[in-house]
Amino acid sequence: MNIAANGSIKLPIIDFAQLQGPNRPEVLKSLAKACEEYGFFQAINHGISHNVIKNMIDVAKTFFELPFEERVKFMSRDMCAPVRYGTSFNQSKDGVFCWRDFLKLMCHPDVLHHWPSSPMDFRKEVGSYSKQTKLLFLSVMEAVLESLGQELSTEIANNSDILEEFEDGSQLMVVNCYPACPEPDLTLGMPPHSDYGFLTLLLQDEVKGLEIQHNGKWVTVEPLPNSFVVNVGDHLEIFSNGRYKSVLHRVLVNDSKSRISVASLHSLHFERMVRPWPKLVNEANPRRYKDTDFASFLDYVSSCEPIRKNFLESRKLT
Ligand SMILES: O=C(O)CCC(=O)C(=O)O
Ligand SMILES: [Fe+2]
Repeated sequence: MNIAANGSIKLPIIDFAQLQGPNRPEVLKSLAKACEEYGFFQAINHGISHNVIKNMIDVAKTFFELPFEERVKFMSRDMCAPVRYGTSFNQSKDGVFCWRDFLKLMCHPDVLHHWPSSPMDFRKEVGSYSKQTKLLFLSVMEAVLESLGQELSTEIANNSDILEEFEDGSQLMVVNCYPACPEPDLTLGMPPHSDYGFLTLLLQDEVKGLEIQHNGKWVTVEPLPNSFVVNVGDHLEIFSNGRYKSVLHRVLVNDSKSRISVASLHSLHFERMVRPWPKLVNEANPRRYKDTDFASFLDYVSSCEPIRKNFLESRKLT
């Protein structure tokens, strides 16, 4: 068992340097197992430099320390706004507020001029971080597709068409700040939820707080310096026809340290339909989810609280 007495979990580690070498088939098997059993893994030797990571965390901290008048300029109820600052989970819907400030940034090249220009190096540092995480996402996604197709014939398992679509896919960065909280037991940093995209690449600073649900229990993910926590999102659960699971996670706060995390959510282009990969659907394994697009997700979250896995549940074929 990978759970320590203090309730923390050792997530499976995927070494990206190994993935590029002769051990690729074995690493792909571990990747498949991690996505099936945990919905989460930690990526190490991923190729993103320590500096890029450090500068991202530093500039995020500085942004959240700006005077409120500066930050409030980016407050918006429009879920499609290229930049959105807010508090809680969804401040216009939440019955109970969460102890969190967030900044959501769409990363399409056409919208970068909407990003905050203060602090001065914000666009430069966040720009290079987002480009590098996109490249990392593409190599993780390539491995995920290969892991899903490992039992298929080489011809069927060719993934170049779908990989091209991911190059032009969506990327949303969610920069989270959880200030130290005087009453940490009375609130959460983020309620239990699953992420909507294919994969989320999460960077957390050295303060713990992230918990995932594993075998019905909440377990803490210990921060591992310079690694990324990667998790399966709803779209990958649909695409894999239920083989890889998007797992519930939440964030706890503490009374002494503030915490920063940066979640980079990746999917197909916002206008594309997500559906079970036809290669994985057959008589023995019939389609288990409806076609899903981003517009139906937005309709759903604007009509009710998007907590737990409600949205995904609504996409299941029974
Ligand atoms: O702060 C964290 O560790 C998790 C953040 C998260 O789950 C999210 O932004 O979707
Ligand atoms: Fe999340």
